[in-house]
Amino acid sequence: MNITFIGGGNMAAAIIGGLLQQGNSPETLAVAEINTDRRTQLQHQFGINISATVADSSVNSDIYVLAVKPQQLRVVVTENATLLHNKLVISIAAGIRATDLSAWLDNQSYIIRAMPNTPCLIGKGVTGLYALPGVNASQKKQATDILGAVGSVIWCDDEIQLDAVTAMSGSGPAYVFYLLEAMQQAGTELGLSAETARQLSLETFIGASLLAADSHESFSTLRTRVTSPGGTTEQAILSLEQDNVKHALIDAIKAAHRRSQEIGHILSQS
Ligand SMILES: NC(=O)C1=CN([C@@H]2O[C@H](COP(=O)(O)OP(=O)(O)OC[C@H]3O[C@@H](n4cnc5c(N)ncnc54)[C@H](O)[C@@H]3O)[C@@H](O)[C@H]2O)C=CC1
Ligand SMILES: O=C(O)[C@@H]1CCC=N1
Repeated sequence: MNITFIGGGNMAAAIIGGLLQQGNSPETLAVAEINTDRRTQLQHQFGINISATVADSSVNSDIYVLAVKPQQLRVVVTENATLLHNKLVISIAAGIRATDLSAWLDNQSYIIRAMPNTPCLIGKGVTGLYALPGVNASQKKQATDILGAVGSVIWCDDEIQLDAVTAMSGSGPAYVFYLLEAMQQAGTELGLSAETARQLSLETFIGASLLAADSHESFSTLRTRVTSPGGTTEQAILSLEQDNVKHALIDAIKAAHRRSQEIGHILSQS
């Protein structure tokens, strides 16, 4: 199966890296990338087929992965409508609805919307997937294989859920990095070196995440186990509760969710 990526930025490179690591042959992969410097980088990094446009590509693909910014997607799709006709089209763009993509492609039914995240770069991503009803089982398996090359995949029954996936796991790595920044800063303010504070923050996140993944208990039960009555954690949690941090985080994810819906709405009208 030949796969062409349209847009060769961060996310495309992460998925291509995973596919190559899984043993896909470089000849089966192609990228259409508008930026000359980026094309040179991709050529050096992967040795796959690179062209400026899809029309210039020497590879005849069965599957196209749309990996440009949401604002660029409609133009890219309509410019390439003939080439994309009756091919499996997988879009990773935030917000853009599969139904709109289908409409831009003359009501084509083979459309899958995917929402990966940046840990795909190290094979630890998670991707939410949604397929239009016309997508068949073997095409769904192809999408599972492509995104499964860089992490785990979760299929959604309803496209509306993709906005929640975007707000949670698509944008989610940024929330984790934000918390890591705060922990590291606290460490340095308490007299640790930046390097030690970085290591303590990181290893605490990794250790706690692996512990939670290994456990059947709720996150709050695991938290309670750290929180000795009259101890140190209790004071930290009290301070977090007083500052309404949990609600601030929930509000933040809801803001990302609203933006995902908004992008879909605005770009549907434009
Ligand atoms: N960065 C992230 O964490 C995530 C991003 N996404 C989605 O993935 C998509 C790509 O995001 P990134 O890789 O981060 O962006 P990026 O900016 O790194 O990559 C986009 C690439 O598309 C190229 N491009 C623009 N117009 C083009 C055209 N007409 N033909 C060919 N190439 C063209 C650009 O030169 C650029 O290299 C976006 O739609 C975003 O919503 C999805 C999940 C996570
Ligand atoms: O911020 C964004 O719009 C993209 C989608 C999810 C992560 N990054």
